[in-house]
Amino acid sequence: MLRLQPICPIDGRFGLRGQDEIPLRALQFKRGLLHEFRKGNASKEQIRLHSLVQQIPKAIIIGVRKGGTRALLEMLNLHPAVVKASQEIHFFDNDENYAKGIEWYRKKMPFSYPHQITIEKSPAYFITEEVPERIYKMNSSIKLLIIVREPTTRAISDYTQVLEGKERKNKTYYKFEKLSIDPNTCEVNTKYKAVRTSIYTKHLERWLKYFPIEQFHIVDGDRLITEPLPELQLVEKFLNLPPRISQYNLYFNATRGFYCLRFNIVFNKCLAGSKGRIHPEVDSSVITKLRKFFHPFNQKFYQITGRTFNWP
Ligand SMILES: Nc1ncnc2c1ncn2[C@@H]1O[C@H](COP(=O)(O)OS(=O)(=O)O)[C@@H](OP(=O)(O)O)[C@H]1O
Repeated sequence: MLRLQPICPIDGRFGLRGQDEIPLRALQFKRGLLHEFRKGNASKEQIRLHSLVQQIPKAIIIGVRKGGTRALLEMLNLHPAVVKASQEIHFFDNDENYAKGIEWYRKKMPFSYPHQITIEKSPAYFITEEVPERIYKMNSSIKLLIIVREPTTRAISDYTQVLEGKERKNKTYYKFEKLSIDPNTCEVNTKYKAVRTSIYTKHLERWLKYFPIEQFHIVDGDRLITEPLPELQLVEKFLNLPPRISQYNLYFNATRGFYCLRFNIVFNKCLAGSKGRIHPEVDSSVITKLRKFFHPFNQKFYQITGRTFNWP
């Protein structure tokens, strides 16, 4: 049987101020223990002794698709008191999964210490009609994170993902211009999902029937790309977490063109290549039309959330 050296929580949390060693060792220990458990080398008793439990999320990144949800989750996971569900669970937006019940959902969560908080992200939650009520029924005081990007850029990013999927299957696909503009009226095609998803205020209004605005935190996805730390510090505050993520944990990788994550001197990682795709060039008149279309919805969004963005 493997001999495991526990790393003890300090003041109910891991880590020493400004040091990344302890949180990392704690994480490594936790992962190592689970790995050994799966291999049959660690007993259930050891798991129990170290008080590891699978917890229902206390916060969920509900969207927006292509807003930077993965980057946000991975970056928050740098915090020693946060554990992430690695996969998108799609519990609340998928009827089949939802029918499996809350215990099924909990069992999908990673093991964590009781003082830690679990976070999951499923970007489809934001736009799926049934989700707010379902989440409310589970926990009416849950914290909800929404990461948004300039709506036209987000729509193009959304299109780019679908286009890449088609190309992978050697299929042709319409141009973004054709999908986003109705050829009969020459107006913005609001039936096109990539456009609809970017009307943030419409979706948020549905959520507000269940949750007060104070339970939401809006993350600026464009700023998370260029200057992630201040955005993460705002989230730490919203989640009532002590500030632990530092500039040390984030370094700019010029080859990737994005910030990557540093856990310690030996362990760092960038997001997968499917994040940060090159967008196709889009006709400037279409961009202008879309920006004009989104403008009043954006104004409403700023008004409701109390967070203003410099979107054109
Ligand atoms: N650090 C870092 N590294 C890589 N990518 C980053 C990062 N921060 C934000 N982003 C942006 O995240 C965009 C993908 O958003 P999502 O993760 O929400 O996509 S998804 O809905 O889960 O498919 C993705 O959008 P595209 O650039 O359009 O591909 C990225 O721009």
